[in-house]
Amino acid sequence: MSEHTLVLLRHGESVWNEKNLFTGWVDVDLTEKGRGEAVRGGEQLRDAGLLPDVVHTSVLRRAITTANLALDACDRHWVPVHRSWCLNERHYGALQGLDKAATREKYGEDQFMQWRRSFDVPPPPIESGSEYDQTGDPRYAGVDVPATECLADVIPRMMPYWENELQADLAEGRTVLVTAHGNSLRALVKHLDGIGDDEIAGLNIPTGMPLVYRLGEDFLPTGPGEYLDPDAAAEAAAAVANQGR
Ligand SMILES: O=C(O)[C@@H](CO)OP(=O)(O)O
Repeated sequence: MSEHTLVLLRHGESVWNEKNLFTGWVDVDLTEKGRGEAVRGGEQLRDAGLLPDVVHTSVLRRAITTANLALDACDRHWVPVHRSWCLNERHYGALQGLDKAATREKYGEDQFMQWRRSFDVPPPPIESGSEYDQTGDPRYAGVDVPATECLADVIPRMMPYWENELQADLAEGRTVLVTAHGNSLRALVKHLDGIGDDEIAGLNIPTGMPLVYRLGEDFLPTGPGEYLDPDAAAEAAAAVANQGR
């Protein structure tokens, strides 16, 4: 029997998604299309009767704004909010700010896809003090800001947050909304769906589409995660997979 309800929501399209640039920890805004996606995500939650009691976001603007717009659309703008860098996108190292198609062209398909989707191959580290380095940003005071991250590096920050913060809210009977990023959510979905290190390369999370998990007492899913609009989600996930082509 399902005990807990968890909703995962990747932010809406960002300005750098639109431009096809590697983003990572760079704090870019949503596009108008992305704002519309966030509103639609909230309307879908409202229509499905899945009203969040609490929201957790990363500390990046695209996730924060998406949460605000989605919660406003389902009249839940007033729920408690928690923010953590642990939900941030993976740090994309020296690739942050680079064009995806040009990177693929320069380094070839295999290297490009290893950096994008392999479990344990991190992109080259960002140079300290360079334009898109986040060291010194006050929101990361006390945080050991990474110079790059592969998906395997996201898990040790995501899993404690899942076990200590998200499960604590779920245990209180709250419907929990997590508004985060393509790759930080891939780390959580990998755990929830028990996806292997090799198979995870095939998982792509679309922007602005609520993904709902019903969890048992043990905080494991009682069935697969379900998008509220599965056809649109499958199409949008395929578009994410094809970025850079
Ligand atoms: O650039 C990024 O930060 C991510 C998400 O937008 O891209 P990708 O899907 O290539 O991992």
